[in-house]
Amino acid sequence: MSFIEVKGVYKRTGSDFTLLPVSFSLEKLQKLAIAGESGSGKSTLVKIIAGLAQPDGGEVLLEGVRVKGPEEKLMMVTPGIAYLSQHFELKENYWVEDVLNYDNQLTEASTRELFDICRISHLLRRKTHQVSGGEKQRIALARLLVNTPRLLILDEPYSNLDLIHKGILKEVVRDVTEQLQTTCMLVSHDPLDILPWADQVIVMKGGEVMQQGPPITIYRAPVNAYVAGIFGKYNLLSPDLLRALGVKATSPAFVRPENIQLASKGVKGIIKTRQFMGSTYLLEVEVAGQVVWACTTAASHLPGQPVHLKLVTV
Ligand SMILES: Nc1ncnc2c1ncn2[C@@H]1O[C@H](COP(=O)(O)OP(=O)(O)OP(=O)(O)O)[C@@H](O)[C@H]1O
Repeated sequence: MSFIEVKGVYKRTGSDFTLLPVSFSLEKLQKLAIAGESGSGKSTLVKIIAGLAQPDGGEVLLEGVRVKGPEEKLMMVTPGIAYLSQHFELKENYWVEDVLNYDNQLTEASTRELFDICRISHLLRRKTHQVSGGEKQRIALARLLVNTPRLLILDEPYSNLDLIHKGILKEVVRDVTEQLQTTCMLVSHDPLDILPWADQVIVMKGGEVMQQGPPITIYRAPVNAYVAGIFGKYNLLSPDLLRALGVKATSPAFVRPENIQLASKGVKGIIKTRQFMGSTYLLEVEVAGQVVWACTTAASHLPGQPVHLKLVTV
């Protein structure tokens, strides 16, 4: 028996969207990220898993026990599952400490540990309107965690945060998983949230699971251009170009820009554009009428210059 089993859940929401049957399982402490464009059905799926939306069919089991939908229970909450939405609410003008201690069953020591993990111990003596958006979100998260959920679902938690608060929340999420032993699911659009964090990734489009697998497979071997594009720039190289780059190929293949680098000899091209990306430059290179995205760390390569390309594994 897996920790979570999602068995063929589907749902029609509105007149023109249907979440098609989704099935997967997740082991305890495995980290699952759900990615996909806006409107692809990510929230619909995680709300069904959280017991906050009623599926039209299929079922979700948490440690073998079926998660009831809202039409089957009196309270919205599902024991053992916490869901933090990007639209979370924290009542205005309350002491943070009071919000957190309401219905808190934890010991004093565990409470202190939780507040430290959530980086909110310094905020307890403030009112809820005297904290920033990022701090509010960590308070809302701690509020959910006082109920010691076994599964935490974070629905686009990073979407409204600046890089500093995003970094803090990422550390909090890591510590919640490791120190509180909470299994976590994350909904996000951003490859930088997903790739370094997840053990498993599900990519959705139009209510359908496009691909499911470990981040490295999804990133390096996407099943189609949509999945490739969700995780950043990509090349779809023709068999001819692949062969010129030294790869035996009979069909086109997806290759990331960092796998194509400049060399002293190899396939010839002309740099069309150059973008500074921070740690590298992204080059748009025209090769026999095709656009190829390549990477370099050298600042000396400028548009208009001829270059040679080689394929590398990174
Ligand atoms: N309660 C609802 N009633 C009617 N339609 C809904 C409802 N909830 C979602 N939808 C529709 O279902 C589709 C999927 O929405 P969902 O929120 O699951 O997508 P998403 O991938 O999470 O999008 P986003 O990234 O923008 O949050 C959308 O077309 C949305 O308009």
